Amino acid sequence: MSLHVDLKHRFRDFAVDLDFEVPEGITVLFGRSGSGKSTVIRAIAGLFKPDHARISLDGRVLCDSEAKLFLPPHKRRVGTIFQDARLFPHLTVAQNLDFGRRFSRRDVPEREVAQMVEMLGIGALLERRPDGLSGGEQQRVAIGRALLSGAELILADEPLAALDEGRKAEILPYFERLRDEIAIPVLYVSHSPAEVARLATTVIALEAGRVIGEGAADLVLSDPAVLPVGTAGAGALLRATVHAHHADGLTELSAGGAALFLPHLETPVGHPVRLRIAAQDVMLSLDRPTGLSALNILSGVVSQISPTQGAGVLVVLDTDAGRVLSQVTRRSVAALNLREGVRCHAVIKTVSIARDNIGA
Ligand SMILES: Nc1ncnc2c1ncn2[C@@H]1O[C@H](COP(=O)(O)OP(=O)(O)OP(=O)(O)O)[C@@H](O)[C@H]1O
Repeated sequence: MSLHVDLKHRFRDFAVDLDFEVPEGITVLFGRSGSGKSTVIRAIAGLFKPDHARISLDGRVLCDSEAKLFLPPHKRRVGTIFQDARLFPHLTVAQNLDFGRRFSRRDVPEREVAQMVEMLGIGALLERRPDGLSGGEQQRVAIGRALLSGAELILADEPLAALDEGRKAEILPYFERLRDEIAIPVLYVSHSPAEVARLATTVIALEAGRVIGEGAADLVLSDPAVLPVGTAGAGALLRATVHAHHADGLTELSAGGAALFLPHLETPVGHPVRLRIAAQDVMLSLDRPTGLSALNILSGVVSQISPTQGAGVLVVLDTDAGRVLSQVTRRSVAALNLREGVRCHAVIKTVSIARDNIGA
């Protein structure tokens, strides 16, 4: 199942011109405020008629301006999740789910509803009404309702933006399950680099209505041309597996054969984790440092050096664990004589890998 979007539209002061593919998994649309993310979501949902568009979902055409075909929103089989869950306030959770289920073009068996309820952890909420639920709980019900309605694509427009940090942490694992257990594409709008690193399988980066980067999340997120460089947003995504839990409270991860140590994680041995390592938390050294309290040292080769605003430079280092970014000063680059092809070491302080940035 995949979505194909070819879209051109001009508002008075703004134009979008893009062509991209959304595969299964979570594809994050990432870009500054005003780059066109919501416009793309609204075009796919059928909330406005674009000047030129061809949008198809696994070959099923939702919109084709040449052929003058424009399916109305309720015929698109697209589930939308916005900042506010938009549940029916007078219905219980069970009735809200049932509403979605009746929308489906096929009979959804009870067993499937029970599985969905279990996946989203909303079994204890079924008889409650939305106004008695937390924002995160409401969002989980909204996801369930969208999936039970037979949606073949989920559009999530900043679904966590209205939630506080605690509620975000509560709902992120459910989006991870959605990504890993349900074989439909999810197009997810976010501003948050940590959220992107944690959830995205694919990233599409937008700027001024155009795609400036597209592909596997770890590659796009470590591309200096795409990142909001010079901000706290720059950081790499590494994939690792849990290798061991040590008696001194540290968890050892293995990433491409390289070892990384973190404060204890609950994740069992053998399970995958994603790490986001902020560029500002990575120092560089030509020689492998010794006598240092930092436990995580990755050896690699400099593949790119990009200036950022002010005195900063972003160094891209290709290591066995994956691509790591380091934010250093121009002075350090000169002092170490760093150039493309130079071998050096990235030093990552154990504590700098924030728990919020760790996902399954
Ligand atoms: N109906 C409209 N009429 C005129 N201009 C519009 C309309 N809808 C959007 N725009 C303009 O298109 C641009 C992109 O808006 P859009 O909401 O798609 O951006 P965004 O990336 O989702 O931003 P944010 O992250 O702030 O939500 C903005 O400059 C906006 O003013």
